[in-house]
Amino acid sequence: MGRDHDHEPLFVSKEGKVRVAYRVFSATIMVGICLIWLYRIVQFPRDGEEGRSWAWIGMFIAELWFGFYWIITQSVRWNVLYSFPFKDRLSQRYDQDKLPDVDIFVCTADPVIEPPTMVINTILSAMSYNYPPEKLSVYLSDDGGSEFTFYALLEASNFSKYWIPFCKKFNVEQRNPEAYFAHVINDNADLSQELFDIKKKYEDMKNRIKLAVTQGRISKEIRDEHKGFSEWNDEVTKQNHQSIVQIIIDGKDNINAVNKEGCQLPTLVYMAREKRPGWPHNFKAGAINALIRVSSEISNGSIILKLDCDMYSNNADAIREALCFFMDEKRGHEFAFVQHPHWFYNITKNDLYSYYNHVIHKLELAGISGYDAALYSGTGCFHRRESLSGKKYSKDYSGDRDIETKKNDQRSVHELEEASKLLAHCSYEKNTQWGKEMGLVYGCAVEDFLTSLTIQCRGWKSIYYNPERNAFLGVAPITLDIALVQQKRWAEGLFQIFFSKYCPFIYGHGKIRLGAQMGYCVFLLWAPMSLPTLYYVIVPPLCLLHGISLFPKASSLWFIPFAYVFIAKNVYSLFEALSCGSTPKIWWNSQRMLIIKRTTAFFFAFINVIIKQLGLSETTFAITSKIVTEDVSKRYEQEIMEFGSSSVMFTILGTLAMLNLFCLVGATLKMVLPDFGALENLISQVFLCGMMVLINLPVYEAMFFRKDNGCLPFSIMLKSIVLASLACLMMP
Ligand SMILES: O=c1ccn([C@@H]2O[C@H](COP(=O)(O)OP(=O)(O)O[C@H]3O[C@H](CO)[C@@H](O)[C@H](O)[C@H]3O)[C@@H](O)[C@H]2O)c(=O)[nH]1
Ligand SMILES: [Mn+2]
Repeated sequence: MGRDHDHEPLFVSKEGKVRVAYRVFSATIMVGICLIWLYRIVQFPRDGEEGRSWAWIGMFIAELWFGFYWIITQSVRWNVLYSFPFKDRLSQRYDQDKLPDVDIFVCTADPVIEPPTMVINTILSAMSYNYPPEKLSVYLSDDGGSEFTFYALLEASNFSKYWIPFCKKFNVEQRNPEAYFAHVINDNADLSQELFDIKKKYEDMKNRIKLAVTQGRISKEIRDEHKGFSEWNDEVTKQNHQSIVQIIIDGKDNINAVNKEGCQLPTLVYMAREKRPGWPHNFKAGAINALIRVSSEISNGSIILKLDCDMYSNNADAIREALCFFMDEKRGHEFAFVQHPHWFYNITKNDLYSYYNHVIHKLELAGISGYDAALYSGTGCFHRRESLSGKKYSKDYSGDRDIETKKNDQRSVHELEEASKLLAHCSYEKNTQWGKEMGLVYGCAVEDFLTSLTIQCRGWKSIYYNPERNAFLGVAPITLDIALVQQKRWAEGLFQIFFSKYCPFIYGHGKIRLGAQMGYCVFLLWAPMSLPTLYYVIVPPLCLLHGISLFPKASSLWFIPFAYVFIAKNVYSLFEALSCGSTPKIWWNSQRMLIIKRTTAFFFAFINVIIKQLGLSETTFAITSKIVTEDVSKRYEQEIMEFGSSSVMFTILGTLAMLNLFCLVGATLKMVLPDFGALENLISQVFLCGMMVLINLPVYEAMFFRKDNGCLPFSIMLKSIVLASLACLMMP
């Protein structure tokens, strides 16, 4: 490991390109914002304008709020840093046997909405990394406690004996079989026969799993083949079962754990932690903590990769790249984790629901990394095991010397399984630091951000890495309903952190940099941003309808800051999106989603946090569904927004859309009346209202013109019209 002659770092970090120009530009916006605030103060409505002055105060509060949030969002644009590893240097400097053991955790929670075939595709992609298999262990945590998932994993372990050598022989880039077979172009004569064979094996396996699932039982022949099935008897349910740990492939076994070419296979373990009624299981965080303990017994890899069951590995070299950060001689020991962005493979061309959010993933998250405080976001993240054990970072620390390798462990598979089961008992964590100081932190639906903050406050640094070839790809929701439920859970969990003792400004004070504290708040404050947004899409249109002006006249000098801030901010936002790889259409969709999210999901999240603060409800976790019907996915391909359900969120959405339409049309008609406010006074409101109408075009379409199953239900249309009309009439 020629330390002395290798001075070249294993990674470099580079500043974002337009830093200085951006700082100047953002200063001009700040001036504009201050002038807007000043306008609200000096131009306060005179006495006798009762209704107008209340609306005015609201505008002022909303603008203060928008302004402060804008200041917060500057933190992640101020200091953008991109990092690049050199995996060839790593290979030159470290022999195979000097590389650390790596444990990969995959978690699943429900065999119906997270189909076993999808889960094992993720597992197979993780098993076939370009990494010494004897140093690799893959763990599946099954919170669904399902024998179908277990069966699928057994099938995957068999299939891996063919799949891994196939991938390595043909240097397959895409190691998720489903994705590979869907896209493979066969231009290699050598490949033909083997491709045919392996594809057939895969299809057969898939059919066997499908058959078992549709029959709703595992046949006797299959059950007899593996002793593991004996764990499932009539009493086992998802919420009530003993702990199950099965080492399906024991990587230390050089005789049985080999693929068809005689090469070693990685270790493969199935775990369903014990669940008992009355014992909180702490959702994903609980599952990961159980895995941390179980894996420490079996393989104890010093690096842990965490994956959701729907997020597969898309780059066989990702482990080596991540190691460049951890093993860099100068700075590597400082890093607790390396987070990759969440990219998705099922995004349509114009990213209808704004999941492939380029600005968040290419800019904002890299922006926080600029303060050495990249956010851990649950999946696609490599962790240093030590940083999850509650240990504080200290300057003297110089790598994972203390991690005990399990290579020479002489215990049998059975002994290991029995020892591990104890660690997965639901009472194991009682009176321990698990969920507080150790492992992932409990009590929040976004355990990832919270854990990330606590790790950084213990002195560790973290890094964000977005490689050219995406390292991981997941599944994004494909209906608005599912998307909004997910966004609500996030916004709620995030805001809950802000409200708790973990508020970054307090908890992080003196421990992480101010930029990082603000960077966290860009996300933690999603939920309260719903209030000024709702105000802005309700009050100015209503005032417009009644001829009440809330903005300066177009001919006034005060008009300039408003126009400047609005135009400059939006033009810049478009420019930013384009420079991150978006198209104008994607940007437009993202603006629509932003309004939709803020006025519905984030608003409910806000309300829920307040209710929780009052002690009226507890943390829940609605698992995001990963399945849809053919009908729905066809519309998704065509980028037709999917409503279809009568969620209250849609009532709000519909009401706001109708309200803006009524106000715009009403005001336009009234413009001809002599005593109505002049267009010059109302131009800003006409513009705002017009923008809302444009943004909401798909909503009107779903309400009035579409006949498919994804349209807005009649009841929602009715409620929206009634509510919007009432609002228009109620205002004096
Ligand atoms: O009780 C539970 C609930 C969930 N999960 C697993 O957690 C993962 C994430 O759940 P999902 O329903 O897909 O939530 P998402 O909103 O897609 O998850 C995002 O947001 C979470 C925080 O809210 C992060 O933990 C995730 O990594 C991130 O992908 C999935 O693999 C689930 O199987 C469990 O293991 N046990
Ligand atoms: Mn998910």
